Amino acid sequence: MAANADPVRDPLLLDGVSVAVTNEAGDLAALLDNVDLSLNPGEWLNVVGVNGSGKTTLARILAGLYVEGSAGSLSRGFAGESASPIVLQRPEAQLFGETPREEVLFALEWRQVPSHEIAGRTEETLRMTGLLELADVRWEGLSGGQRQLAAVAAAAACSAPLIVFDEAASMLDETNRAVVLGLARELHQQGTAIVWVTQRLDELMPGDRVIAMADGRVIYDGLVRAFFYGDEENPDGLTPCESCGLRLPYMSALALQWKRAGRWSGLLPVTQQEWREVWGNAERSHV
Ligand SMILES: Nc1ncnc2c1ncn2[C@@H]1O[C@H](COP(=O)(O)OP(=O)(O)OP(=O)(O)O)[C@@H](O)[C@H]1O
Repeated sequence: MAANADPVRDPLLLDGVSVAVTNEAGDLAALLDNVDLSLNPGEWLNVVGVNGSGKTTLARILAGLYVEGSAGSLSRGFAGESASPIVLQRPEAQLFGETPREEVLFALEWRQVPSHEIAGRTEETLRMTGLLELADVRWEGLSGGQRQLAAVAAAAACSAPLIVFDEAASMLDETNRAVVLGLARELHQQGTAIVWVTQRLDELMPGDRVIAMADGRVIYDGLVRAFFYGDEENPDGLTPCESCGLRLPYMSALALQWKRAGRWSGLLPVTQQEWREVWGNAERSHV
């Protein structure tokens, strides 16, 4: 290692990472195919792609979990040598304790947080995730959304430099989805790097980085607005999102349709706020 190297600032790097497994027919199948990727400290990275494109396999590699059949080079950089917390789609698949408080306690103990810090950090994390009043309720007395919040709390408790959310909001109703996404955004604001795997493109923010997976390869790596709309000067070409076989959120698809039909020349919207502006302008000009 160079004398001035600082692992806390180094990116997490994947260089030519592939994952091959033998499928039921006895053939070799590539779950990941020669993936190069760099993730910086504190970055927010969305991972999208159709079913079976390799998102979960990539998420597990990024989290530092063992993945059978993997080859290539992985350098964990700022994320450190131990595995990063990962929040899965179904909380049942990852809860160890009997209550939210136990879940957070276990997470802190497992990460070897000094014992004199554990009570305070547990309290703080339960408060941040809105679980303080439910801290000692057993799982059977909590909703799916509340259990998922407990999984997020356990992931957040340890102040890890990277947290991976693998479709963590996909089983939740709109209210709980917004809460989980909001918590992830809050952790990101506090400096945590976040990998957010999702099939819901309306969860993406215009300035976010997004990678799109297809057949185990990264086929797009860039900003969300360009992913949705491609070259806005040439709206008739397939956008990267369309090329990946993903459907734009309804409002964005409508705006693109208007642009292609020559009925709209302004900014193509990504956020609700931008959409409200488009809608207001459209009404004023009777689109
Ligand atoms: N251990 C395994 N052995 C064989 N095939 C596997 C294994 N793990 C995953 N697969 C297959 O590899 C492909 C990629 O899986 P992966 O879960 O990474 O994709 P995904 O994009 O996350 O899919 P989804 O959106 O459906 O969760 C899928 O077709 C999956 O069925």
